[in-house]
Amino acid sequence: MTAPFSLPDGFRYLPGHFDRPAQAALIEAVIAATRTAPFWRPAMPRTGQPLSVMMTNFGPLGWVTDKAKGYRYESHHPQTGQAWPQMPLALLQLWQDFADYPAAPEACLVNWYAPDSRMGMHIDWDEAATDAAVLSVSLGDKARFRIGGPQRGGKTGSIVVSSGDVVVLGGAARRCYHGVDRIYPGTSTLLPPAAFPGGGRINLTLRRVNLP
Ligand SMILES: O=C(O)CCC(=O)C(=O)O
Ligand SMILES: [Fe+2]
Repeated sequence: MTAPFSLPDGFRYLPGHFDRPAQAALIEAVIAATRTAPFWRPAMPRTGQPLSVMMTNFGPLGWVTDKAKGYRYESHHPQTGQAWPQMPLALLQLWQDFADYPAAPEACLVNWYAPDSRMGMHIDWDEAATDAAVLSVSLGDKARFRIGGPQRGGKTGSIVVSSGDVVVLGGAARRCYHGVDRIYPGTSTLLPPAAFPGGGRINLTLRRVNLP
């Protein structure tokens, strides 16, 4: 018999942390941000294969990737050349409340998952501040979030995350593989179709990039 998967230390799940009005305010902030920082589809390093999700960012830094230069943080949008929009106060507050870190977050990656989008198992490695948690906010359709251990291919477990839920990847969990297996289309009415054709899910991840 194999042992059941046990969640890594530093993994926290806060279901329903943001109520519906707070979720709607965050989505409005994403929509406002896309006026100067439109969603774009980044490409994998070397192969140039497009990612399954569309992305944009809030904050002084944004996570980007392309064929030539690979994964990194940049202060400007790769297509418009404009600085990323400011992080919403509600996200700075979330960081204050749950990051347990003596400096502000520098980046908030915004992922837009279409109903058929996924995110392969990975560890977020591009931050020098490896001691800072990553805080993740789910908005829109439900998704199956998978978490494993520090080694690729190890045991994993999954939870279904819903709109308004927050996941904290701190401590050991910060260095654990995680990904999104699937989206459950049509399980939320939060995303306005005019701004998000086809619907789907928005995920926000708050990160400290540089050591304070
Ligand atoms: O969408 C999610 O819940 C996870 C996103 C993620 O792991 C990432 O952006 O690095
Ligand atoms: Fe991640």
